[in-house]
Amino acid sequence: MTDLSQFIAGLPKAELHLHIEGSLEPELMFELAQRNNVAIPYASVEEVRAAYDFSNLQDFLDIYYAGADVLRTRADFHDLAMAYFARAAADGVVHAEIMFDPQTHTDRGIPFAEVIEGLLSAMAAAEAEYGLTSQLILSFLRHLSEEAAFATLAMAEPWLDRITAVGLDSSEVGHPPAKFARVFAAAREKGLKITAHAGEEGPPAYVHEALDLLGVDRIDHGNRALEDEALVSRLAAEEMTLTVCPLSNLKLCVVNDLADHPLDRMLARGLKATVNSDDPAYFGGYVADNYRAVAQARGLSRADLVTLARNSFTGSFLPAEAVARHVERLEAYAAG
Ligand SMILES: Nc1ncnc2[nH]cnc12
Ligand SMILES: [Zn+2]
Repeated sequence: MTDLSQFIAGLPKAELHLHIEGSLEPELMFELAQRNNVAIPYASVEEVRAAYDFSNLQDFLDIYYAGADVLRTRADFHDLAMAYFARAAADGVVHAEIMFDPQTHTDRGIPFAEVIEGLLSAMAAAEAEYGLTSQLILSFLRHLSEEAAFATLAMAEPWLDRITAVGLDSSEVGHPPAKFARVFAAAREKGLKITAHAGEEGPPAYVHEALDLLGVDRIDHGNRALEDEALVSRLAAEEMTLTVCPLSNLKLCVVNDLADHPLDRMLARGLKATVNSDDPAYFGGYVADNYRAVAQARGLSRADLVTLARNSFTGSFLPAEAVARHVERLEAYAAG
């Protein structure tokens, strides 16, 4: 390992943009297919990996939703999340805010309780085993209706004390934040934090809507905000955290080359950017790989990497005392 690679692995960091279903590695997909007697359209792990060649978000989503079909029981969700936490801990992640897509499962007849109880038991186990804390973000699928999102929020009612935030993901273009303004207002009323994917493929107007109509506490991706100068100034002034995902951006053709990735321009414009893995099993790397790839492609300094890690704590949904504790440890690490 190079010095920089080692520095990145040891850098204490939070991961704020991770779809737990997107951490399903092909090996586990095969294991769960066998365990649950589910047919999958691949003959080998190599064949699965070869299928992960996407030209846009929808290409990926079609394969990602199909892959999730092997997840059937509480034990499956537990094993899925534990595999992620082990990788994250090895990457220096000390806190993770993980998204899950209940509708991907409840629409297949998997009870909400099976999904969330499996995830919650893994979260407790990860804290015991690795000292890694985590929080849950319930994400609504934006290609489905407002009514379906309301039904999902209602299903979550018995677990609301164990859910930190709601999010908005899936096919962005054609499904603007405005479609879900009332659901997010209801979620906020229930004390939940708010995040939403915006400006990944969708226009800057969707980022404006996420701010104005959803009242987001942070923005997932936000790349296309850079096309709107006034919006950039507003995001900077509001110290809005952006959960940026470099390898995802490359695999989904949001950028053509990592050498063109806007991460350092975001920092230079005063934006609170963070680095995250999104769907690491599909995009070729976990969070430290994302730091490494973008650091190399854009020539980031150690100071930039520390800023990104600091932003991951200040942009988290942790209470202020916990943020201060994490930042203090980070500064001590940075000082060597
Ligand atoms: N990058 C992404 N954008 C939108 N929806 C997603 N679901 C999982 N990953 C996603
Ligand atoms: Zn995402």
